[in-house]
Amino acid sequence: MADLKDLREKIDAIDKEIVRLFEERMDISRQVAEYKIGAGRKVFDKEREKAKIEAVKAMAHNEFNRHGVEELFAQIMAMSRKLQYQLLAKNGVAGRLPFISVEEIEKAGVRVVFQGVEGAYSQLAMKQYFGDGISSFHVETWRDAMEAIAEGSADFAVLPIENSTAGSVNDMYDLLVEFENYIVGEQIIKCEQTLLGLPGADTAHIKTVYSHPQGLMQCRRYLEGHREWKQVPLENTAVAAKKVSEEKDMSQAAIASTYAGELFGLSVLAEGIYNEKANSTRFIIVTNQRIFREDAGKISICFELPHTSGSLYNMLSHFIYNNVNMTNIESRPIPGRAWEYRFFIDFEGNLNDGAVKNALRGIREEAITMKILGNY
Ligand SMILES: C=C(O[C@@H]1C=C(C(=O)O)C=C[C@H]1O)C(=O)O
Repeated sequence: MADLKDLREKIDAIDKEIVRLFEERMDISRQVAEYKIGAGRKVFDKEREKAKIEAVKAMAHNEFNRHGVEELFAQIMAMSRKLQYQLLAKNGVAGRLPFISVEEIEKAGVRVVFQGVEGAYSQLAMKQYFGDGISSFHVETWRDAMEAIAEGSADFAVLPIENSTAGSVNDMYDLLVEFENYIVGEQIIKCEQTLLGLPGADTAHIKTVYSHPQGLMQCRRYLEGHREWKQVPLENTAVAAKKVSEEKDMSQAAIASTYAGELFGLSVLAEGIYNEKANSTRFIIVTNQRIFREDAGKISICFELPHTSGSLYNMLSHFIYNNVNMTNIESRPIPGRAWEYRFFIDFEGNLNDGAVKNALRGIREEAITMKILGNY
């Protein structure tokens, strides 16, 4: 049997060769980048990479090695592309993004739309973000709010995107893809759900409780202690409070904010009924212009990927290579294409950062589609 020390010496010699060849290959890749800068060519050449993978696989002698060689060269070429993107950025051909930076998002005198009725958490978020010097109106659905800004009847919309207990507001992601509207800000609101009833009502006599499905979900543990209550989902927590106030039925209750309770003349029947103590909702501020605050520190994008193994891994490597810190990832099914997904990523940075531009350039070239949803 061969000696381990001898075997390792052989491996060391081979690795030295591999590193030498890797560096030689990367140097050629650098020259390819120079050519591409001159010729205005794209970095990523899908056909060439496909042919290359087939060619190197054919050189391997068994199935195990064919698979190994495929993975190895996919990585080598990904690194070769990243080097080229960096060189393009250095040469000032990183491309101009269709977003304009502004000092501040205009807040005074603007017109803002929110979904729901008076007393909705969205209204609270709006007040906290914009203050009182605005005019506002409300619409029935999130889609209506998106349409209002797309057509310009409102300057901004305030829409929920994520709740710390119930998770993401899925529909919002689909609407952000569908509409040419962009995120310019966010506002986090603590959702301190309370049980509201008519003045004089008592939990002992409640039969029905109304709220938004997320409101019911956020108070699931409390509601499990009252299984005899019928839970009725409505489009908004404030709609629930309004209904209880208007129908004047002592057996009805709503789960909504104290703010909605005050607005509709209801009494608090139980407080602190939500599952998590720090229950909050993140609202996004959306507009129809591609603008971002010059000190914005968070970017949201979405992309669709080819349905092949490793494609998400390769896409995410653009963040790692450019030292960009990812903070959130979500996936949503693509309508009409069963089992195919669109990915939504949040990461730290500003659209004026070189590293961010570089990562986005790589993703844009390699994904089927990519959309910048906003920098805020
Ligand atoms: C080096 C090139 O650029 C990219 C990298 C490749 C590689 O490293 O082999 C192949 C195709 C391109 O996606 C090239 O175009 O040849």
